[in-house]
Amino acid sequence: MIQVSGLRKSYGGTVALDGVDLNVRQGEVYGVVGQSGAGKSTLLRCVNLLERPSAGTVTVAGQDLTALRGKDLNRARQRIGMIHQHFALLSSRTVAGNVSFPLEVMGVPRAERRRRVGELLDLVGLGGRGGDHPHQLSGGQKQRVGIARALAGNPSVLLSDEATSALDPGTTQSILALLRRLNAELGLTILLITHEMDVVKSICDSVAIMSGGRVEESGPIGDLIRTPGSRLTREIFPLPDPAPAGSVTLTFTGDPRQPLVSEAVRKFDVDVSILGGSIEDLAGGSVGRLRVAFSGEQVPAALTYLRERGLLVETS
Ligand SMILES: Nc1ncnc2c1ncn2[C@@H]1O[C@H](COP(=O)(O)OP(=O)(O)OP(=O)(O)O)[C@@H](O)[C@H]1O
Repeated sequence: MIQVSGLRKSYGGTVALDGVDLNVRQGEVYGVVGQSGAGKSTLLRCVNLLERPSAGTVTVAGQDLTALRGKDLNRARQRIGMIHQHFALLSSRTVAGNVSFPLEVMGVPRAERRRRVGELLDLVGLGGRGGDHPHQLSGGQKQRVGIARALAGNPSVLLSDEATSALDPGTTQSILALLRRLNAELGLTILLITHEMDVVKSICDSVAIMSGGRVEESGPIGDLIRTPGSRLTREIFPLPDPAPAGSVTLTFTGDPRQPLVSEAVRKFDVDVSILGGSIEDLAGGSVGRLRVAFSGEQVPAALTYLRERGLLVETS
């Protein structure tokens, strides 16, 4: 749905994007994570051409946005909604007036606007609040208004610029749940940038990790978790790095109650000490990471047994 290819952006001598490729599939929630200055916001602004990239192409729903200008670009942009960290609401307008704004710009007639605004406010759980002003709302409610406004033009893609960074943890979860529901019910493709790994864990299907204007690794979370040395895995499951010599790090997906390690211990007569680990619920299911030290004559056979049962086994 979104293809970014060879994207570069420089501001004077500062290289913000240094050749970024991204492939966001239709209907997925795709997270871009990275530390401050990694280039995330620049990437998002280039995806809807708020900033024109120095080089590279951005294709959304089959249309090369970098080839468009003027009215054609504006029309294409209407199919891309955007939500912001600080909501960007007009304080002088009511909630309904904020949601109505893009419809006015599009020239939608008044009666149709009224119907659509009512529908959008119901969709985000703010039915009946259309007459309020932004200052009467909580942060989470303001973001719901931002989401309703972003959906006004029936976009196929929603871009989210740190949409939950200004919210407390409970409100963050409710906004993420709303985004997940909209993704499922409307088939909306969501590209979000965040510096919070919890956001990735909660709703992302795929992720790109950025650093210094480049993508370090990217792809579906399940694939990255199964890739040896994955930085995503290390960030989601922090364990002391580097791993102590002689230790083994096991990463497993699927039912965490399967007693694979104890089976290996019994079968191969090895001992095991647990050095650390945790289990996380990711969008695709449970994933666990365990660091252990095995001892005994048949350790190599035990490790082969675990590999054959689908565990990622990394030795140090
Ligand atoms: N308009 C601009 N003018 C000059 N330099 C810029 C501009 N926008 C971004 N940069 C620079 O580009 C680099 C990437 O910035 P960007 O804001 O995209 O990173 P980020 O990952 O979104 O960081 P943050 O989470 O802090 O917003 C930084 O070095 C930044 O200073």
